[in-house]
Order: sequence, then C-alpha cells, then structure tokens
Amino acid sequence: MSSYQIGVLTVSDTCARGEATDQSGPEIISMIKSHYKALMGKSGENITINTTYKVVPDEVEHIQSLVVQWVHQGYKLILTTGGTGFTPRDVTPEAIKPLIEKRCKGIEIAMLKTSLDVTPHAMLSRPVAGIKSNTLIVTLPGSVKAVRENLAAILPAVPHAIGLINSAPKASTTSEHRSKDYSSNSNSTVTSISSDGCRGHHGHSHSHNHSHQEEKPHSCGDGVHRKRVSPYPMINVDDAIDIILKQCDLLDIGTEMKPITEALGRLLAEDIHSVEPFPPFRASIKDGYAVRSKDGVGKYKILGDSLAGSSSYDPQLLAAQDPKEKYCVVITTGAKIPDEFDAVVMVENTELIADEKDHVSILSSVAVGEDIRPVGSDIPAQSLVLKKGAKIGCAEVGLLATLGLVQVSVHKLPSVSIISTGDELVDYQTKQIPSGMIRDSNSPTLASIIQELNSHFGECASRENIHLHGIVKDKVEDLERVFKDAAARSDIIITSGGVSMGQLDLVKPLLEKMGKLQFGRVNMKPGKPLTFSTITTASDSTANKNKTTLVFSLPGNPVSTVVTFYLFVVPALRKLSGFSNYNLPMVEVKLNDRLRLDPERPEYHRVTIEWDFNQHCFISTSTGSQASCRLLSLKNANALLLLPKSEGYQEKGSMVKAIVIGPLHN
Ligand SMILES: Nc1ncnc2c1ncn2[C@@H]1O[C@H](COP(=O)(O)OP(=O)(O)O)[C@@H](O)[C@H]1O
Ligand SMILES: [Mg+2]
Repeated sequence: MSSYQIGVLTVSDTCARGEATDQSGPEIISMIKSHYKALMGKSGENITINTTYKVVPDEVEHIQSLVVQWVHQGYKLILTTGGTGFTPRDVTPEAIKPLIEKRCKGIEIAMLKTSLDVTPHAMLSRPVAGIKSNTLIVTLPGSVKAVRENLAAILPAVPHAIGLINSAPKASTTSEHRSKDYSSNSNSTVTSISSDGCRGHHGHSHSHNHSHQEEKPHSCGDGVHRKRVSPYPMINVDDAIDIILKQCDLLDIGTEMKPITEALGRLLAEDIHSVEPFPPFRASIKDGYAVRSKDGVGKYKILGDSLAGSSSYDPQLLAAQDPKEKYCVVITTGAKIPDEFDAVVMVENTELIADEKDHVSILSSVAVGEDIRPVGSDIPAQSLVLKKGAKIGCAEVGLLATLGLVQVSVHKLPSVSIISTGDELVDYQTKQIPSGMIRDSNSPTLASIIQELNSHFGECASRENIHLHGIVKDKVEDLERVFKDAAARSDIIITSGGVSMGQLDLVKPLLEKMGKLQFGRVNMKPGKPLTFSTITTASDSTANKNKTTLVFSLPGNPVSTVVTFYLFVVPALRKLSGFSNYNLPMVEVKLNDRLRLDPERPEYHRVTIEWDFNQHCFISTSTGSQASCRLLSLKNANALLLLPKSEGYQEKGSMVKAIVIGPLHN
C-alpha cells in the first residue's frame, strides 16, 4: 500500500494573524477526504492519503519556504488557497511561479472555465498550476465557494496527473522525451528530466545518487538555467541552533586527565571533594600574641614564638610556670596556634615593656577564638569543593592545588578543521596576487577567533588540534577529498564559501552526497545560506563505533563567515567542551545610532559597546556600513545587536539585546 502526502496551504494575512478563521483550508481537506479517496478507489489502487495543513501570511518568502520544504519531502500534491487576486497583497502566483519547472496550463484553464461559468469576476483570478520535482502544485482562489468549484473541477484529473508525474523513468532521456506532453502517455519520462533544464553533461556525477536530484541547486555551468530559488527551506536561527545542539549529542568527545596548571579554562568532568580540612590546624589571622582569653589585659610573659611554618614554643614550658601569671606566645599570620591558647591579640593592641624582652603588655581583652581560623573553616573535610561542569578559572586552580590535586579530569576539546573554498583565493602570504584573485582572509580570521574564545570565554577548541586545510578550489573532487580528510581527523569542520546560488557553489550538493544535510538556509542577515550537515564515517578503531563530524558551511563573505561562526559554531564548540551555557553572554544596550531595519530578515548588526557611568547602561555604536563583504564592519566590534525583522528604523536611544563577542575594552 502506498501513501500520498498532500499539503494544504492557506495564504492569508488575517488568518495568519488569528483575526479570521480559515474556512477554505479545512474545506480542501474535507473535499480531498471525501472525493479523492473515492477517486483513488476507482482506479483500483490502495492508497492512504495524509494531509498537512498550514496557514501563512501573504508573503512570498513564507509561501515559498513551505512549498519548497514540502516538495523536498516528496509531497505528491500541494494545494494553496488565497492570494491569487488583484490586490497588492495577493502574491501567491508570484511565489509559486518561479518554483515551477513545468507549467500546467490545462489545470489553470479548467479552473478558470468552471468559475467563469458561474461569474465573470472569475477573470480576476490568477491561478497557477505546475510541477516541481515530483509534486503537483495548484493555487486555488481564497473564497470557500470558489475553492469548492475549482477543486471539484480538477479533482477528477489529479490522481492520473500524480501517477504520470511519478511514473518510472526510462533509461535514457532524449530531447524528444523532454518535449513530450506528459498528459498523453502514462509512460512518459517526467522524473528523468532535470528540473532546471540542464542537460546531462553539465551535471555533477554525485547528483545521480540522490532521489531528489532535481531539487539540488547544483551548477550546470549554464548561468541562464541555474536555479533561481533555493530548494532549502529557510528556518529561523533558534531552530537552527536546536538542530545543531541535538547533533552534538551524537559526538562522544570524552574526558582526559590534565595537570592542574594546564587546565585553565577547561570544564571539570568530575566532582572534586576535599579529603582533609583546610586550614588543617587552627591558624592565626593576625600578627600578634596567642593568649588565653580569660587572662584579659595586663603584663604577659612570652614563652616562645610560633611563626608560620616553624615554632620555638614547647608546651612543657607552660606546664612548668606559675599558674597565677599570664602567658603568651608570639604568633604570625597563618601560624599554628598552640593548643593551650584560645585567642590572638593583634600586635597593634600590645606594647613592649622597656628592658623586659620576655614580657609584653596586652592592652585589650579578646573573646575566645578571636582572630583564629578554626580547623576546616575554609574547606571542611569530605566536602564538595568544585562541581562537575565547573569552569576552571585561576581561583579554581588554586583550590585544586590547596587540595593537593596534581591532575584533574576535564572534558576533552573538539578538534577543528578549517577550510576556505574558492577559485579566486590565494594564500594570505602571497605577495603579488594575480588579477581577479584575493587573499584568503577567512581561515586566519576563524583560527584567531577560536584562540580569542579560548582565552576570553573558556577553552572550547583543542589548541593542538586546529587543522588549517588551506584553500580548496571550487571542484567537486578537490572538495570531496579535503572534506574526507577533515572528517577523518576532526570533530568539527568549518568551511567558508560556496554555499549560495552561484554556479560554483558546490558545497551543499556535495555534503548531501557525503552525509546528511541538516539545514541549508537560515532566516538571518548576514548569513542566509549557512548550511549545517553531519558526516558519519566508519571508525578505524576497534571500538566499532561510527564517527560523526559536524560540518558548518559558512557563507564566504568575510562578515557572514564571522557572524555565523559566533551564532552557530560557538554553541556547538561550547557544548562539546562541556559548557552547560552554550551561548556567549547577552546584554541589553542603548543605541547610539538610528538604524534602518531589514523588512525581510532579522539582522545581526555589528557594534562596539561600552559601559556608560552616567546613564548606567551599555551604549552601542554601529561600526558603519554593514555590507557582508566589509570586514571593516567587524573592526572593533565587540557585540552583535539583535535587530528584529521590520519596516522602518530602530530608534536612537532604544534598548536592544546584544550578544557579546569580544572584550569590553581594548
Ligand atoms: N576565504 C575567503 N576570504 C576572503 N573572501 C572570501 C573568502 N571566501 C569567499 N570570499 C568572498 O566572499 C564572497 C562570497 O563567496 P562565495 O563563495 O560565493 O560564498 P557563498 O556562496 O558561501 O555565499 C566572494 O566575494 C568571495 O570572493
Ligand atoms: Mg566561492
């Protein structure tokens, strides 16, 4: 028994905002259920039908994103309702048309004819029907009545249409096949025709392994016929980070023992308990005299001294003295208090007595225990001193030393491979660069950011295991060879370049072939084409475990590279290194500039922030033009403002959240 997935998409601003109840979407579902099943039954096929229903506003991006996602997931039929009229907000045909690889005018005419028989106003509807990959897409009008009429008109032909679209491809594809009318012959080779019109010899060998080869934005070398719309659904930043963090769980980086002096910035992989108490003896807090508090003020005989680390005082001496007299012992800070004494009088509250070197005058009385640190007052014996997961800072190193620990168990750090891709790149050390070429700045920048993160926010990448693979040309074979090498040696691969829509952007399809592409577009500016994949390779060790490598394919523009690194790679690095807080610190800042907002995508605007003592808040100053190629917009930037997607401006003086990416001052 086969099953068909059908997507029903209501396009309506008011329904999306919850201001109106959608009737057309549910009507489509109920018509599919009652009619379509019956129709399928007639054709003798045993098919289950599942429907997915979504409501989106009248926005091209929203519509395309869902439709592309559904096509990618192999939906057989997508029916939209709404947004096909003449008002300025009606954009459904504009969203669907660029996605379509084969227009199905017949279906459009059938719908128009039916409606025109009812009302001449039907001529104001702009239906679109067509095929993308293996999916039939039809835009129905918005009103329930029109939906009923139009859907009833086309449903009889839909099962056959789906059957034809999904019929088995023939072994060879000729231009004759391509031009054939698919509706006339159930053996037509629709699925074997490349969706973007590229001829076979332009395709890349790897694409043949993929069942949805039509959907890949692979280069066909022919700029005219390249894809115009990315087939990768656009997901939001938070969802993208969730996907990344989930994949981090598949990596078992493990723990290692480190000498405490090499563990700074690492995360403890074990609870640390004290064995002994600290201080291990009653210790003086002051320089002065250890006394018996009951003796009060007066003239004391000095029986010796107890200096930090050494003592000349002999307890036998006190036993031999006249019990009516007052006795004391000279004491220094940190020295052990002899058992017979119970308080310390600080030197400032005493006076020497002329010509009586073995006597001192105590000027103030003290209570029992005064200026004495009792045994275990800092660290009791058998107590939990540092919790598993704690970051080892300088003080923690001191505590570990106090406890006598020479080595501790810490989380291992992920190994990282950095790869720059692009035919136009030369090594940054190149003096004379040929025309049309530029120096690779991304690899040195990324390596430096990792160093800075390690120093400022805690170790999150193995300093010894940062592999710089250099520049790889935009050639599938070269990229594949280097990716394989990097996957074998690293937990994380960071590439830059080659992920957008250009004809040399080969990274996405290659990663689809080599592993699993988890997402290929994120709703953000800069950095939209950011791609995240996993590559799993059989381990060469006897442990018989597969090795997973996380691959972050960052867009090539230097600013996009850096911004996406902070947003997506940092949480992964920190999670793998044992941090429980994966994110960099976030603060609220007051804007010193009026900033234009992006109506399409949330933006991560580079700013310098500093504390203002008069206003008692952080003030942010924009680094200027935010073009994603302008690395200067990152100069002196120590924070990324989180600007919402919106029309208009973020006003000067308003408060906005910002992610701290660097030190607060230079
Ligand atoms: N390593 C790099 N160093 C400096 N600039 C780079 C680097 N990689 C790419 N670029 C530049 O970034 C821009 C986008 O490159 P491209 O490969 O198309 O990236 P993507 O397809 O990922 O958006 C181009 O101008 C390119 O020259
Ligand atoms: Mg490139």
